[in-house]
Amino acid sequence: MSNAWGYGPTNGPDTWMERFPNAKGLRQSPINIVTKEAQFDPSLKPLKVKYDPYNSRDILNNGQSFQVDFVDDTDSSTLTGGPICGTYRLNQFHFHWGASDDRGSEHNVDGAQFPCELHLVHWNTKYSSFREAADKDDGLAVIGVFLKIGAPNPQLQKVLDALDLVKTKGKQTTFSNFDAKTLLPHSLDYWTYEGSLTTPPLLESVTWIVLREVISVSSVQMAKFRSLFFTGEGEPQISMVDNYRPPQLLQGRQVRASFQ
Ligand SMILES: N=Nc1ccc(S(N)(=O)=O)cc1
Ligand SMILES: [Zn+2]
Repeated sequence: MSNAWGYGPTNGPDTWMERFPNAKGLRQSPINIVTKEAQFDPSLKPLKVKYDPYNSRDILNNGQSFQVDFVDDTDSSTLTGGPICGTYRLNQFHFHWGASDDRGSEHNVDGAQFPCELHLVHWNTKYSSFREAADKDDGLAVIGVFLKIGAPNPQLQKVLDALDLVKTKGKQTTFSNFDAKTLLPHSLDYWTYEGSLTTPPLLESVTWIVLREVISVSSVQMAKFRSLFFTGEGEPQISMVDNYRPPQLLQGRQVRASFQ
């Protein structure tokens, strides 16, 4: 079995540059967002999110996280406005989380980590597919949402209830009629910067849109995330935790804010 990339002591983020040279690139993600250095840009438009629950298709344990996949063959679930030009289609959403509530998010805010971070992944319809868009400078747009320990999140619970069916790598199950918009906070104020995928191949093709407002998650719900496994059925179990890349160098990039 090849030493596939992962988050363990021998295949984690510090080793990725060995096989994925993008790791040393100049627009890598995630980053630490220093709020006082994020400049308000009055030219930034409001985010326009239009998600159709009919497009949700399945939930998959891909061995690094779990993701909810969407049918993206029409413009029925899209992101427009904000810092992007044109129309981007929702392809999937997934999460990153820690082994304990003190860590887990990929982006940091003023040096602080959250226990979990949601990524809603969209691709630019000027290209024909996610795959074609994935290595273009303007190919992808990812909305990042921080989860903070508090009240149980009933919308998130619908996703967590499906995890019992995808405990191990490669497991997949139908997940229909889910409205991803119910995972977003009330305010769509955001920080934005040009970055990359946070997992190999670390392609520098992402316009990051990180929301300022958090959504809640309870500690019990966080334990549900941690009940998944990186490993496949019948293999020695390794809990799926700490599946986050630490912040990368800003390399002179400007982080803009949509709010004052
Ligand atoms: N291969 N597809 C990917 C999609 C999104 C991300 S992330 N974590 O940057 O949103 C990583 C990989
Ligand atoms: Zn992600």
